[in-house]
Amino acid sequence: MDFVQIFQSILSFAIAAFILLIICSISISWWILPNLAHKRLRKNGISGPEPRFPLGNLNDMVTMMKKRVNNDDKTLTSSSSPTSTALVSHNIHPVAFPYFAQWQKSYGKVFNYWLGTEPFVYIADPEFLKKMSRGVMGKSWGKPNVFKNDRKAMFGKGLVMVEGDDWVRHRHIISPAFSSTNVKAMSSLMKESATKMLDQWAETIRSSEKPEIEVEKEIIDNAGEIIAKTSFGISYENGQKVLEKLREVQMTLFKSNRYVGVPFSKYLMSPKKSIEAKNLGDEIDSLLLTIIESRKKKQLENNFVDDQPKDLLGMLLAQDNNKGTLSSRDLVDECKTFFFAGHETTALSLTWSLLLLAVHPEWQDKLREEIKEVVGDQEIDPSMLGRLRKMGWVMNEAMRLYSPAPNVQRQARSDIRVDDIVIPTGTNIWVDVVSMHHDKELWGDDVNEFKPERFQDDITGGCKHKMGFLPFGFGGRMCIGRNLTIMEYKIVLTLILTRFSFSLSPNYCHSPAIMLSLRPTQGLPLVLRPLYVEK
Ligand code: HEM
Repeated sequence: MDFVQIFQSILSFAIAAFILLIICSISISWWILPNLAHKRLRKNGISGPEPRFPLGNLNDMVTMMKKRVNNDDKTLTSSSSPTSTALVSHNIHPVAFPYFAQWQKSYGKVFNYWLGTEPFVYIADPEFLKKMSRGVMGKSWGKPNVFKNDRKAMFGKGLVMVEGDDWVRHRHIISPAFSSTNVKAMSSLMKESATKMLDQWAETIRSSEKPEIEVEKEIIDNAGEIIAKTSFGISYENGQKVLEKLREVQMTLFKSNRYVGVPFSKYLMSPKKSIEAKNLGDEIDSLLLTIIESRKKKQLENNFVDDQPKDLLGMLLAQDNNKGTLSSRDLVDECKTFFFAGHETTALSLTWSLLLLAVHPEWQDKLREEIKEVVGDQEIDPSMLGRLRKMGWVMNEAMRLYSPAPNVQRQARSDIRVDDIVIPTGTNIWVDVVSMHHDKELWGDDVNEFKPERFQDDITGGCKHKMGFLPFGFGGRMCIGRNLTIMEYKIVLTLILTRFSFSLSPNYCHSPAIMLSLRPTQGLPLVLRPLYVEK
């Protein structure tokens, strides 16, 4: 055997060993380790549907979803007029999550299921959630790596995704920017954008024969504009471009067919869309970086005199930070996070409220009366919002029935003990908020009825368990933007209710489904009538 042959044999052996090593590590990390975790959960008493490699339970989920859609097609869409309350059923859990509703029947409110090669513990029991959260500090909860990767273009390492000591630092620095004084300073931006939208509605109604408007899209666009203005400003150089690109990235992710949890699925199922989203994400990062760097430069030139615009970015830059500072890269991710965590959720709380008010005109009247008492002929301002109490009940009830954030996810970064059960490190956790918000055992027999008055004397709406109502999450990681949202909700809804009365269009099809968040899949067409003659 000459030297070349020996070298070739060694090389072939090395390549074969390398391939074997890759196969072994893939099997260990994708199958053996998760499988061991699954077995451990089972031994601990958390059972669930049998997973199959590499899709886990995804196939069952898709099948049950298809079956549900077919059934709906025969029932919901055959109605000639869905405008009556009877035809708009709020019992949405089996519609939005048919698989969870089905599995609950077999395995109870806590069980184990798999997204691809990722094991999840499903929780719809607030007592279990309470016990589980008790010993876990906000900083000890992780966010599932699988979602971090999937939504990288949207959140990067922003507050929603960051963990551990980094999360503590980010939350500490960002919280003051959301103080009520700062948030109040943003109210005029909200009024300005909402008034522009309503002027257009009035114009559309005036100039067309059919006074019908598809309000879901309008409200989402409006909320996008508001959040971009309040986060990083869009009247400055590149601001508008960032807003357009952020919308594009959302649409791209939204349209791509993603089997989250299945190895390489992003690139196998929708390679083009995944690459498009990544490229858009890079473009947004570089545009935001230019905005941030130019604001920092100006700040330096002005010797740190507080001349920053009064948006969230301005407040983070102007802060006297004995708490520490965020790097430009961190700020890029936070601006994206505010946009994605803040605009669709707020828009959906408004959209679902409009649906509920359209089928309950008596509540439109009650809210108009309240607005008349509190706001009168003046312009609405933040000091009045606390007195719009009934509107607060309606907001809570809408978020109970149609929670814009339908679930909360975690990943255990250490073993978590709940009574005799141990949830092993690395297990993902899926808290089904929609299920808890629609649980008869927690809310009573009228659980699926629209009754805002249940929030009259109780901030958890009479729910039998404090952790059964979680529209803004729970514990230390509760939503940082809730003051901002409540203000935007009350301002926009007040402006709508003072200008229009509305009912559901006969073209409306009630079909709530999860598309990242809980949305009316066929939009929300409303028939609007101006309450006074617009000049
Ligand atoms: C109706 C409107 C909103 C709803 C329903 C909502 C819901 C939630 C929920 C459920 C969480 C907890 C997520 C978790 O624990 O994993 C959360 C966290 C968060 N929200 Fe909101 N949100 C809304 C509006 C906003 C707005 C307007 C902003 C910002 C401008 C915002 C920014 C955030 C951020 C940054 C977090 C992460 C907090 C942390 O982990 O420390 N949200 N939100």
